[in-house]
Amino acid sequence: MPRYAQLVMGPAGSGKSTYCSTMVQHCEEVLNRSVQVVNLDPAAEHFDYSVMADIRELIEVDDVMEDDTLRFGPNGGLVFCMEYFANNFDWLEGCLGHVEDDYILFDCPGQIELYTHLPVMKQLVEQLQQWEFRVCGVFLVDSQFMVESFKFISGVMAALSAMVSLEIPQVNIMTKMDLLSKKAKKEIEKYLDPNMYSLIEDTSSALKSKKFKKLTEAICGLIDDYSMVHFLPFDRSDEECVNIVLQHIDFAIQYGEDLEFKEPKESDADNAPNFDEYFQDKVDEQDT
Ligand SMILES: Nc1nc2c(ncn2[C@@H]2O[C@H](COP(=O)(O)OP(=O)(O)OP(=O)(O)O)[C@@H](O)[C@H]2O)c(=O)[nH]1
Ligand SMILES: [Mg+2]
Repeated sequence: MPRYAQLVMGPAGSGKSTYCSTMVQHCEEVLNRSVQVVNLDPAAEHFDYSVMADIRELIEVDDVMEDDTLRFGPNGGLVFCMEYFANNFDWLEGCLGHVEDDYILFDCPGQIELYTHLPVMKQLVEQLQQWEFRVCGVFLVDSQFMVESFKFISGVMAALSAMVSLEIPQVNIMTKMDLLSKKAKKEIEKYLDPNMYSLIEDTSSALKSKKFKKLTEAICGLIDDYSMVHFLPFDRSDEECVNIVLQHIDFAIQYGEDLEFKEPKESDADNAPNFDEYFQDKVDEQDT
């Protein structure tokens, strides 16, 4: 039986830890499903979910920074911790055990270089796959920063680079939708499933330099050629919205394909629309 994992990634403060705790709560309280979380951020201070494993038991950024021989700052310290982690995957194996059919969220750190060019996340994915995990990347970006096309393009590039370097299915999510005004929500709709060529038109009036304009066009063209980057809105206060995101991820890793098929409840069958009658009504309406 396979095991399932979500690798929750994204820039600093994009809402990764909040996403994990929202998902755990949703799965337990609404769906009656068991989901575990592993904290992979060696600089994490607090999070409001209970952890199955915590990288800080293996190594902590503060200890690395205080080490007189290493003398790292916060970012170098984090990279050192993640490389140390990659050399000690047996620690993670010990924590995860060999439970079949388990579903684990990995709450990753926010340093963007981990998803663009450092090898550690790719090594983690390969290791998880060896342990029979089906892994889905979940890339979070903060909707607050996505309301302008330039910021949006850079968010898309970050998501795309994680997608290309990890080579796993990836679901991109726009977080903190609950903070947007109605007007901003309407405005952001065009960014969820973006047409990069119309975005170029939006931005081109703001670009004075011809070379910069050409570069922007080339980047937008590249994103459009992949046509793989679109975003799902995530509003943690909206149960339906959380459910849709989870369904997309479950589908990407084929969660549930080995579970028993559930018969629809009787009451559902009673309430199911009778399509023949519906279409008959429509025909009647047209006739009159
Ligand atoms: N209103 C609202 N606030 C959110 C949401 N998600 C995150 N936040 C807030 O944004 C801040 C950062 O959220 P975190 O979940 O810690 O973000 P993170 O990506 O784990 O941050 P790092 O681990 O530091 O990279 C916190 O103050 C959260 O309360 C959301 O969906 N809605
Ligand atoms: Mg966090």
